[in-house]
Amino acid sequence: MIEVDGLTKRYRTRVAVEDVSFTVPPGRVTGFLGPNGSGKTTTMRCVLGLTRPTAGTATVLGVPYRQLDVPMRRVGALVDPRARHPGRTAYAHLLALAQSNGLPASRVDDVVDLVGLGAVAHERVRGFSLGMGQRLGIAAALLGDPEVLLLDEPVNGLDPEGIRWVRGLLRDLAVEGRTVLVSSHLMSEMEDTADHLVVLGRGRLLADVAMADLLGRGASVRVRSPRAPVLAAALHRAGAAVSPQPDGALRVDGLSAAAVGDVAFAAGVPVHELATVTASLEAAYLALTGEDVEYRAGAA
Ligand SMILES: Nc1ncnc2c1ncn2[C@@H]1O[C@H](COP(=O)(O)OP(=O)(O)OP(=O)(O)O)[C@@H](O)[C@H]1O
Repeated sequence: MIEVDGLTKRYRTRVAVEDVSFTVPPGRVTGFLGPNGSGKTTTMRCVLGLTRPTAGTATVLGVPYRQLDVPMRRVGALVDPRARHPGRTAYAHLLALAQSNGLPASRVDDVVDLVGLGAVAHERVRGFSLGMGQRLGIAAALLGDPEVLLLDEPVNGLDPEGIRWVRGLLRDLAVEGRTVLVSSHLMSEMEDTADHLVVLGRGRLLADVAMADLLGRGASVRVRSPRAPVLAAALHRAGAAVSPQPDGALRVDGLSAAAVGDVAFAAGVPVHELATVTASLEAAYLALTGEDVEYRAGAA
């Protein structure tokens, strides 16, 4: 469980996070979404005790991170994948982490296998690609077999196979009952991965919503009738917004599919097609964050 309550972080001239509250429960993957600079990393750093909040609190497993006894056994994190000695091998890097946290060396072999770095474990980190570096960062996060995981943009630099692998890994970790918070600035990376979304924009909480609800929000109804103008007029009278589609169907907003069917029946109009059309996640995300994008291509 991660709990963020009234969290605010101000830098001298900048508000990075403002009065943000949300809870991340165990057993599901929570996606932490927001455009570049919206405050995701700052929030995660506050949860991990790496950044001191200006106001509010962030706790993990009921206490501030710094009060955990052997933090690595409780909480695994990927926040700054570059924070490692480039002259060390991947194996030596993980072994040093294990030893300084009282973890058995056998865990190093376990996580090296788990993340697929077996073939390069004894090579120096300096020569690692971005994707290999991400895998190493994920290995470090998993080293203590923690019950809570915070991963900041874990698929950054991974190829499609790597992205698929991370998705599967996150789902498995959640199914095991762990708490999984994973950030991204791309909705596409959250599709098929997150069960729930916490969305930030310019440091503020924009949404804390189940993935299914977000899809439902932008939903409309598609209806086709040989007497479309009569049906459209009846739907208007029922309070719906109706827009004719190029293929002759009507798009109806503001009524459920059942209500549209009832209106058609009452108007004595035959219906040849009736369906709920969910918005794409990308469209739902853009609708949420559109006003809150700080860095926009071409912006003055
Ligand atoms: N140490 C710092 N000093 C001053 N400003 C900072 C500092 N760290 C972050 N910020 C600012 O706070 C805001 C939020 O940054 P943060 O890195 O938390 O966003 P993010 O959502 O993780 O972005 P990205 O997706 O680009 O990683 C940004 O405007 C950033 O410039």
